[in-house]
Amino acid sequence: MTSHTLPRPSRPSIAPPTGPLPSLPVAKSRVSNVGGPALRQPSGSLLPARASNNSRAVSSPQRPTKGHTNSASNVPTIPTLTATDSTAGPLPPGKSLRKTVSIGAFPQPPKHASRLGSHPPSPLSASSTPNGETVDSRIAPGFKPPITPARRTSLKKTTPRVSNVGGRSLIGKSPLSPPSLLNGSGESLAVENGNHLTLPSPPQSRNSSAQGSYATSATTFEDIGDDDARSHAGPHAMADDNATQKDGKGNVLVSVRVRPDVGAKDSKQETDWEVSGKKALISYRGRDGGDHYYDNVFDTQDNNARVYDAAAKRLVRRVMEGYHGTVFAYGMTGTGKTFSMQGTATNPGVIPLAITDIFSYIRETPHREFLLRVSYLEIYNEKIHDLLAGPIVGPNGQPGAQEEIKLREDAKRGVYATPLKEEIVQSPTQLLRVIARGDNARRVAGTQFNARSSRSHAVVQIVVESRERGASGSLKDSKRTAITPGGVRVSTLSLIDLAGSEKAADNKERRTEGSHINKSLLTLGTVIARLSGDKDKATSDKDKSSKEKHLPYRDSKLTRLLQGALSGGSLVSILCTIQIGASGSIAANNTHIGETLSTLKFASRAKNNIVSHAKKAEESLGAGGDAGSRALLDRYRLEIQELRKQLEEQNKAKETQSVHEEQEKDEEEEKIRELEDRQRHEEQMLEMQLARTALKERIEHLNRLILSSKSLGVNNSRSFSSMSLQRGSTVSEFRPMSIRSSASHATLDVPRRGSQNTLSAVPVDGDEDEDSLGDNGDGTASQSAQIQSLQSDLVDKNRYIATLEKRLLQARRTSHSRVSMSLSQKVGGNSEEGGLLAIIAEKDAELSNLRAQLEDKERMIGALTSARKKNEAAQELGSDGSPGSRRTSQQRSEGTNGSVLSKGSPVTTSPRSFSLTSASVKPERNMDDVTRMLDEMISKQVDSVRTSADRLRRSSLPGDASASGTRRSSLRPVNELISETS
Ligand SMILES: Nc1ncnc2c1ncn2[C@@H]1O[C@H](COP(=O)(O)OP(=O)(O)OP(=O)(O)O)[C@@H](O)[C@H]1O
Repeated sequence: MTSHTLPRPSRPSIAPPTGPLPSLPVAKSRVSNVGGPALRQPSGSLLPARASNNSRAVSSPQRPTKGHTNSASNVPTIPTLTATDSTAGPLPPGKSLRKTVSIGAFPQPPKHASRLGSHPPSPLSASSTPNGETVDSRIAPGFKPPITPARRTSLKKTTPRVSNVGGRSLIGKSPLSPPSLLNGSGESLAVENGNHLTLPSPPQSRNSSAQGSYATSATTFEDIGDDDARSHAGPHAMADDNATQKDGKGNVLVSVRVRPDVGAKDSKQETDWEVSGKKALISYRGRDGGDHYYDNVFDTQDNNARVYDAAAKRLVRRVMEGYHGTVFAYGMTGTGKTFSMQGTATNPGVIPLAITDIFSYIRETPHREFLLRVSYLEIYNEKIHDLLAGPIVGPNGQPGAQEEIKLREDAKRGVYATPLKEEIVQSPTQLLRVIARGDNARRVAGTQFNARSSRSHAVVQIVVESRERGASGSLKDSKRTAITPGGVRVSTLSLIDLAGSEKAADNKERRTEGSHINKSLLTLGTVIARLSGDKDKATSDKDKSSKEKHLPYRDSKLTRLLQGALSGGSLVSILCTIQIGASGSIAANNTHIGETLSTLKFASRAKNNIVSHAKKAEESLGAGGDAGSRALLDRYRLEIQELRKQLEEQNKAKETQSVHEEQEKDEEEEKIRELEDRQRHEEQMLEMQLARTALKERIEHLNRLILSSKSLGVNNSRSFSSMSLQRGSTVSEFRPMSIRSSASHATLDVPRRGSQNTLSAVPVDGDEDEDSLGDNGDGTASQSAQIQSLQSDLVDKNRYIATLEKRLLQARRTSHSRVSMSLSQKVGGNSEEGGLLAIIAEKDAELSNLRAQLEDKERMIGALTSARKKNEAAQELGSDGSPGSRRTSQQRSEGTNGSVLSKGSPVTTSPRSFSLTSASVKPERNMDDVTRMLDEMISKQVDSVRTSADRLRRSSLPGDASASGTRRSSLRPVNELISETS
């Protein structure tokens, strides 16, 4: 015999778990040959073996992990296994390959994937990718795992075993036998020690039934990888292939597991039985006995990991690739169905191990994205219950009845239960937790054979949706382009723990349950038996419908639910559990044997009759159909797209809004600026207006003043002759005149009249009519009018002062606000502030000047009053008609004139030059002085106002040409005024 190096899927370094996963029991590391083709290598040929860290990590919150201790746990030491020499292999005989798993960890995607050089694709390593490529995802090229002593010590079994998956011995079989989806490519060759290889036999080599008949395990080929393998299989294999392709049976695995029974170990019953895992044979030598061959036979020594590897692992991977798969455990009550499916904390069963593999596959397949959802139902007394729905609370707080779950069928999904809660799961822990929750809700009760017997059929359904990631394939890119258009593939893994068949029940409830259980199991048996009857018939489409009619799927919920799997749409793995020998009465023993034989017959029928044409699920693009029928991944993709669109729209709206807000802000600022400008302009206009009004008033007043002086002079000159004129005139009738002309006129006119017409009462020119003042033409009237005028002048002055004060106040306020505004904006604002302060100071000075003038006026009024008194006294003296009185009159006239002049004199800026005793020429000069002084004063006023306005303009509009234009225009009235006054 030549030695072989078995290809072993290498589990690359196990990365630490992403989440806190509880540690889990370690499965025995082995390479199982699940129905794979026999592999025979030339002596010395080496195929890479699986890495020793081919570990299985299952995390379950309910199942504390206990790993098998192994000194070589962390060493990737996979022995090179030989198939020839039972003694000289690298593993000592009787040692099974065990290893310690890094608990809670999951395998990472392989770093290297290659074919095995010139070797044909190994059933162990060849794995069909979703794209149909055959890749070795586990073995690094040229990898030769060292064999370490530690590894050898980990081999446990003393009896060399061959797991004859497919019921065939490897001897004499080609290693390149055609693979099938489940047992064809033989991904997991079972190697229990170094002495034997467990390789799948060619289909025709297997023929087993309860009746001793021998059925052929056919093989179908669905993927390129398998086709590829087949092309290397030689003519014989190809011939087989042609036959089996038609048959399409290689997608069904039937395994039988024998439960250990310590109590009946040495009983006679046990000696009637022969269980050979190596031959995949169970023989019973008693009544109705015979040899029964299956795809796998697991003896009492085999643990759950071994069962999973051989019976379910490949199916699970196929489900991940897009096939539907169904695993169910069938057997008499208490024979280990639940034990096999669920397992224990230290010995996890098919369900937790499948979950581990599902997530391992996802990690190993970065080019696809997955979505997993799980549902869990039970069929109890022919009613379906949702095990994930949780307790239903009625309106009165009492537990309510669950909504009835019905089975429906559609072309896409086949038969399905609805309404059923489906939970989306993202981690093994989460998935295990969901299933554990369902387990707790499941109905169990004590029976004669099982203290905790499942009283219902329990169905875990894991729906796997997957889609190709972005075309670039790189993880980084695919993350970015996660939502690329592409078909979604939906496949379902159904893991079913059937209730146990039983013949005896000791109470009514159990009997009722039992009758339902038995009925459904009977229907299942009937369907499978009839499948056998149909298999020889031509299965044209016409016949197909008639065939479905007579297959009693609808007779029970169980068969209805399994319809898809049993009618060929799914890969199927059936695990039948039996127990050999049972302690108790002979009757019980006989019952037990009868049940066991019945189970074996069921298994044989299933193996022979069920034909699976399972195909990879089509990739649906999700565009058609109603939303409910679409794959969730599609729905999510659409939802994501929709949400993204909404987000983009919102972003756009936000951007537009912010632009609008900015515009509005700008507009608002512009408006504020305009408003400020307008306010400033109005302020200036007001100031100008005030200045103008004040000046006008001043001019009027001064006009009046001058005219009063003139009229005083006229009156004085006429004092001797005006008696006859009798012309009424009041101060208020004075016509406003040009200051200069009227002043000069008055200045020139009065003395002339005074000198030339001293005694003449005849007016010289018409002006006199206008200029004359006083009803009586006497000095008293004109003086009192003058006093009146001066008083009104005083009032004017006061008003003017008030106006100036108001302006001053405003100017101060404006300058304050401008200073505070410009302080923050401008450097060197101090000079401007200084300018404003200077204006204020100037205004103050102007004010005090005006006050001084006012005082002068008052003094003048006083002087005039005294002059009047003197006049009156003179009048009294002159009333006698004496020459003296004429002279006195003359003198009075002079005195009056003098008083006028003396009055005019204080109006000038120098009241100190005032003299009542001046000659008649003097008043003339004094009038000139008064006129000049008034001119000066007015021009000073005008200059002052102009300067103030200029300063204000400069201070309020620094560097703003357009605004300064506005200001300039606002100053125009002042200029006009200036020109007017000048
Ligand atoms: N292979 C095995 N190794 C060790 N113990 C086992 C094995 N199979 C079953 N058992 C034990 O036998 C008992 C019954 O097993 P289990 O409940 O799995 O039977 P079952 O077929 O599911 O029965 P039922 O149909 O009544 O639910 C359990 O205590 C279980 O631990």
